[in-house]
Amino acid sequence: MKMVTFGQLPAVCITAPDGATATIALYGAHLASWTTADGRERLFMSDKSPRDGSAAIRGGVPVIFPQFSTRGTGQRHGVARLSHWRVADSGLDAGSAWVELALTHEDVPPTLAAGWPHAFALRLRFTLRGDAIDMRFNVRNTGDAPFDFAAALHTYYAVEDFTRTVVEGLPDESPLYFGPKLDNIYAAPPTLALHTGAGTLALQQQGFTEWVVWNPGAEGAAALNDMADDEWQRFVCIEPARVDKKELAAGAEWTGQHSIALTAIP
Ligand SMILES: O=P(O)(O)OC[C@H]1O[C@H](O)[C@H](O)[C@@H](O)[C@@H]1O
Repeated sequence: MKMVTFGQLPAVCITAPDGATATIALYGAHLASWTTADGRERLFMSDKSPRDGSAAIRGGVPVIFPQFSTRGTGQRHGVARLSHWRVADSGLDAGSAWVELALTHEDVPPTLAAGWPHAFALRLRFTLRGDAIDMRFNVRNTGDAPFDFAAALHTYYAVEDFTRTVVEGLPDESPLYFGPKLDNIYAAPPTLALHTGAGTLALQQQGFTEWVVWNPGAEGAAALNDMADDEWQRFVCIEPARVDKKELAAGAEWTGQHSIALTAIP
């Protein structure tokens, strides 16, 4: 593991034995880049994304916790993507490289913490193994009362050919092609296939309950000040999610896993 920067933000970079890399900004424990062994970037990052901690990063994998979008009275998409995490541990062996980041309620800026005043500990471990990356997200209730939370790993995939990008495996909508604005929530089959024009990715989740599929379309992108007008055709978001808040008892923990594996190169 080595310390690098993402814009003005401190970040860590891990490199797997096969040459795959992952760069994670400590701000948000935000996976900003994942390159497979062939050197190809697999995630989208907006050219106009903030990279100074003034606002959430636009692209990569924002960590959504403890609220999804505006489904609640708290911060939109929660506080995790707006807080500075710490590096807890890292490792390297013959087949994989990993790093784990941590955040507790004490690390959350007070103005954000006020909207959801609960004691928690988050751990997010990124593991590179072969042409795959695993994300293991663990939430622990460290307080003495139950709380409700939602979570998601809001993955922005880079696509080579937007009109030919297709997702297979979603209930009632398989195959799913992209075009106009899309913002759908699906009950989660554990595995999807995403064809990006630069390969096929197998997306897997465990512990979450839904897949959210989002692309803002031309009009939506134009309304976002952290996305260039033509960038909507460069990505699709497919997010393992626990959209609705569900209870976590005092002292209990929950784990959600997301794995992305490159299964075919064109
Ligand atoms: O603009 P953001 O706060 O990052 O949210 C981006 C998008 O996230 C999710 O995919 C939601 O389903 C969308 O409704 C939302 O527009």
